[in-house]
Amino acid sequence: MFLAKLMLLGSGELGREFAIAAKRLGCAVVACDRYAGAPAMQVADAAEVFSMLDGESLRAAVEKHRPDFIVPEIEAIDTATLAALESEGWHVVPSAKAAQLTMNRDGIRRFAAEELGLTTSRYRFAESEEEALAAAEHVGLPCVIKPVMSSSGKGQSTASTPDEVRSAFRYAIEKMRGDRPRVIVEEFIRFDSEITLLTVAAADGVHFCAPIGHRQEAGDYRESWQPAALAPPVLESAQRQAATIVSALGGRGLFGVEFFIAGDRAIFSELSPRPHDTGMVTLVSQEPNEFELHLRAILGLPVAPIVQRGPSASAVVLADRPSRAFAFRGVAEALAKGSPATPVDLRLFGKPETLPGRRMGVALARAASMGQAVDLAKAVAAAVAIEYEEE
Ligand SMILES: Nc1ncnc2c1ncn2[C@@H]1O[C@H](COP(=O)(O)OP(=O)(O)OP(=O)(O)O)[C@@H](O)[C@H]1O
Ligand SMILES: NCC(=O)N[C@@H]1O[C@H](COP(=O)([O-])[O-])[C@@H](O)[C@H]1O
Ligand SMILES: [Mg+2]
Repeated sequence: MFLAKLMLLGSGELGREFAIAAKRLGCAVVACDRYAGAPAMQVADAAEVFSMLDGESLRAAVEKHRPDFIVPEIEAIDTATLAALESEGWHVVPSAKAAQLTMNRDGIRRFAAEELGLTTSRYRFAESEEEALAAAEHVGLPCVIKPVMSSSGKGQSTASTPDEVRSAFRYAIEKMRGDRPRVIVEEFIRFDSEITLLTVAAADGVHFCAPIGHRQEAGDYRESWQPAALAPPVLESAQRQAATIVSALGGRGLFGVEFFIAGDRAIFSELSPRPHDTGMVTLVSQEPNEFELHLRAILGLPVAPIVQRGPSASAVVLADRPSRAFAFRGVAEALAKGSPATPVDLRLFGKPETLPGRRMGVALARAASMGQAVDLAKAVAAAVAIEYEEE
C-alpha cells in the first residue's frame, strides 16, 4: 500500500517538510522526537516520543514500526545503536557512519582534513582550559571555540585573548550536548561569504544544487539565498570537495556541505548528512526542493533535472522568550507583500513552545534580483509578530 515506510529521528521543521514530501509520494512516516506535537508529528502517520540519545527506546521504536528507512533528522542521536541496527540489516540514511561522524565535530573534522585532505581552518581539540589555551596558541587568536557536540551555534564563541579562551571553554562545556566535555578550537576565518552546497548522492551519481549563500548571527542562520554568486573555479573546488566527502561517507541522500569562501579558496567547515536549515530557501527556489531530493535519493529515484527558478531568499522568524501560550500576528500583512513578479510564502512550524532565539517559522521570497529577494524575505519575516499571552 505504501511506497516505503520511513522513520524520522528528530521531527522539527526540516523533518516536517521531508514528511510532507514523503506523504506526497505515498510513503508512510513515523515521526520521533523528544516532545509530543513536534512539527513533523503533525503530518505523520504515527509518532513516538523519546530522547534520540536513548538507545533502548530507539531500538524499541524501530522494532515496533519496522521502517524500510531510518532517517536521522537531528545530530544528537545514539549513533552506537544506529550502527548496531545497520549491522543487523536495518537501513540507516545515508549511513550509520555518516551519522556517527557528523554528530561530533571531532569526527567529521578529522575525517575531512586528515583522511580526505579537504581544505579546512587550522584546529585542535581540548578537554580543559589549559588545553584550550595551548590549542589557541597553535591555531592563533582570534579563534572560535565550539563544543564537539552541539548545533545551531549552541555553546560557540570567539575568543581574542587568553582570558576569553578560558571563558569560551567554560561556556562551551556549559552549553554542550551529550556527555563528552570536549571542544574544537578553530582558527577564525575572515571569510568573504559562506555557502551551503546541497549535494545529492543518488543512484546515478552525485548531483549539486546551486550554492546557497547565508548570513549567520550568534551561530545560527538568519537569511539564506540561492543562487549565491561564486567564481567558477571556487564553485568547482567546493563541488570537488563535497563530492569527495559525500562519496567517502557512503549511502544515498542529500547532504548540506558548508564552506567558507575566502578569496579564491573554498574552505570546508562542516556538513549535515540530511537537509540543511539554510536550504529551506529551496522551498521556493528550486524543483525538486531539498526535502524532495533527499527522499528521492533515499528511495533510489531519479533526482535530475534540478531546476533553479532565479533569485530567491529565506529569512527566519525567531521567538525572543519562553512561552507555551503565544499567537502569531501579522500573517496577512506578511503575505500581502508578494506580487505576481515577486511571490512570497511563509512556513510557521507549529512548535508548541517558544524559547529565546528559537526558530518558529521562515519567510520565503523570489524576485528579479538577489538584493530584492533578501529584502523581501526579511520584510515578510519582520511582518510576523509573536504575541505572548499571560500564562
Ligand atoms: N572558524 C570559523 N571562522 C569564522 N567563522 C566561523 C568559524 N566557525 C564557525 N563560524 C561561524 O559560525 C557559524 C556556525 O558555525 P558551525 O556551522 O560550525 O556551527 P553549528 O552549530 O554546526 O551551526 P549549524 O548547526 O547551524 O550549522 C558559521 O556558519 C560561521 O558563520
Ligand atoms: N541546524 C539544525 C537545524 O536547523 N535543525 C532543525 O531544527 C529542529 C530543532 O529545532 P528546535 O531546537 O527549535 O527544537 C530539528 O528537528 C531540525 O528540523
Ligand atoms: Mg553550520
